[in-house]
Amino acid sequence: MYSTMQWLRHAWLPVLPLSVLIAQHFQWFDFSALPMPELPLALLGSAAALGVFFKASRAGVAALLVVAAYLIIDTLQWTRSVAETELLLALLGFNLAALSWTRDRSPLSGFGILLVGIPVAQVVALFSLRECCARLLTGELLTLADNPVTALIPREYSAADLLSIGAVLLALPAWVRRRDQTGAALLTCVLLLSAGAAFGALSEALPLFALVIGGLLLLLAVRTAHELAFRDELTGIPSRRAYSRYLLTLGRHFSIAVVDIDHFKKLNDRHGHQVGDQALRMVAAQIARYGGGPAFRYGGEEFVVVLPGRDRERAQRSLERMREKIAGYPMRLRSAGRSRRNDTKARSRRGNGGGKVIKTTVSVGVATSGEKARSPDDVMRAADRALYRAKRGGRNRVCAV
Ligand SMILES: Nc1nc2c(ncn2[C@@H]2O[C@H](COP(=O)(O)OP(=O)(O)OP(=O)(O)O)[C@@H](O)[C@H]2O)c(=O)[nH]1
Repeated sequence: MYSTMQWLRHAWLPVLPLSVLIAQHFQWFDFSALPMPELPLALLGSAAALGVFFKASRAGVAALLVVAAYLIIDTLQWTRSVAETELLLALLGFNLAALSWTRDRSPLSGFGILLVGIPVAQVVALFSLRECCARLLTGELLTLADNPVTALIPREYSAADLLSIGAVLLALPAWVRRRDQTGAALLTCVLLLSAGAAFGALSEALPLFALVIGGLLLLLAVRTAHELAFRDELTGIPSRRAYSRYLLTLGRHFSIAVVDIDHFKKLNDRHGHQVGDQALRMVAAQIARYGGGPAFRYGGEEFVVVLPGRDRERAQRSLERMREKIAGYPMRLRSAGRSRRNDTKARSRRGNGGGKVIKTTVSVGVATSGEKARSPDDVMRAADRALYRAKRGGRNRVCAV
């Protein structure tokens, strides 16, 4: 189930361009005063470069495509009419939507080159055909039937309008299916281009749109780099490096809990590493949800929860609740026995896990800052000692010092 917090993690993507456009509209800040021709290109170029560094083909190629469209329309002025400009921008929106269905690879791989090659071929075809098929490419394709709804739409559909609608219809399910940040950013870009085209503002305000999309893609690239550095890949929660950074922000009063999965080696041996990974993801999600403070994967099957400003009793209460939630969570195995062993026993286990339900428990040691332990390191050492007691005391329990 996709939690509200995960949805909110993407909320900054549409909010960012919207706030720029609102600021421009109400003239709170005049973006036309910025060094316009260079700034969008600088943002887009940086986003493309980061996309290459971080093997993020979707953000990198998207930035390159917007750069190309911007150069063709604004710098080189190759398009001869507003209709041609609109068609090129609609094609850009459609390509961004198609990009959101692909997976991230290196933009310098064969796949990345193909992703750039297809739009290049489209542009070459567009410019080669414009002499003979201008009306077909940019002209009216379909006149809307006369009814109250279509009366609100002031003009007939053109190829650009159809492409814009198609782009939104293509990008939306890609994001709903994957619900990832890059998909959300590409959908935002597509919506921006389509809305700009629908209000007839896109071709005149192209530098502003390029600036907003450039800023969005650059932030996406920086965010991707940040996630790579500070998020644990397997569980999706912040990593040990994020924990070290977080400690720098701590005040004087805090509790630290060390959470360790019980008999995890046995679980791995019995059901295979894939099931072990599934258990790690489940436990991480429960700790992040019920731990009562920021949760981090410290390493292996060990997690840390920091409870800033809490006294020991309150910390213990929320950790006790978290422990109960984990112990009661029925984990349905997706596939069992992916162990590397290939004997008959191991082979017979493979594929038998689907549907089987197992439960796992955690032991927790918690310590609070005070006279004896002032620094996070001291508190962590005390929490480790408490964890040792919890393990020795029979596991599946919370011990405090
Ligand atoms: N599947 C999987 N296993 C991991 C990962 N990281 C560490 N492990 C395994 O975690 C196990 C840790 O086992 P131990 O430290 O012996 O602890 P334990 O079996 O949980 O025993 P107790 O802590 O005493 O209850 C080892 O078998 C590691 O291989 C991981 O990312 N995925």
